[in-house]
Amino acid sequence: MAEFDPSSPRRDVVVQLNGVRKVFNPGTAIATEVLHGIDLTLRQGEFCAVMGPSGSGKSTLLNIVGLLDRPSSGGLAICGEETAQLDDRALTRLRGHNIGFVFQYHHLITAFTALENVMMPMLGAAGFPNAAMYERAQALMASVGLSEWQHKLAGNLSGGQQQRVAVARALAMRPALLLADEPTGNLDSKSATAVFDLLRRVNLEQGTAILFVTHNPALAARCDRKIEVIDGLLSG
Ligand SMILES: Nc1ncnc2c1ncn2[C@@H]1O[C@H](COP(=O)(O)OP(=O)(O)OP(=O)(O)O)[C@@H](O)[C@H]1O
Repeated sequence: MAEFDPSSPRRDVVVQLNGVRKVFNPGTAIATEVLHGIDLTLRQGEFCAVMGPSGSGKSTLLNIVGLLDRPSSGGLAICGEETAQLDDRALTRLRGHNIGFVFQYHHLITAFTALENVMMPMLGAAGFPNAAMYERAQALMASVGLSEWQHKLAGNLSGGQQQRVAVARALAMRPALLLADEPTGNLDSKSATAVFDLLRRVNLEQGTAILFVTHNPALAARCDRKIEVIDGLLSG
């Protein structure tokens, strides 16, 4: 196997999609082709807005990039690793090591504290709690500006605070890639700006590549780059 070489040009490509198509219910009367051949390169540290009309295929694209769904055809590599031949277990490992998710709904466990929620991915990976995990979760809560809320139940936080906890949880495993599917969609404009500012800071300070689905043109304009999904094809 090739030695790890951080200077290799492929290492800085976090997402590479080549001609990705997605057909739901293939071979049936209700077969629907949603993505028609997507090419996309996302490099380390790029913050890319994903826009496009409702139903155009943005979430389908993010689910494929996030290894939650498989393309019907075409190539997908995450951090230089081709995914086509990987089984579910290998995909889960690749996802766990490299990708964090933030969705429109926070998906926190509301009966757990904010800190416990942030510890969850680390606990899942290690299998048992330890002090380093606890300290990292505390540092993440501080970095999202919520130290004083860390021992509160997640269900008792405001929508904006819950989404910032969701960002902290997504960063727990130090992912190279953050997939954010309308993370500000349910928030008032002040909270939406706070969550966006947080993502921007993470991107600049840690070099995390971000795909950020949004219907908000003002936020998209603050990203490095904007792509548009229109009827299952990319423009921009
Ligand atoms: N599992 C599925 N089975 C069949 N069709 C699906 C499935 N998932 C999504 N679709 C269809 O794929 C199309 C694209 O959906 P998708 O959720 O990717 O759009 P979107 O651009 O994210 O929309 P929105 O902005 O409203 O969230 C829609 O027509 C949707 O009905």
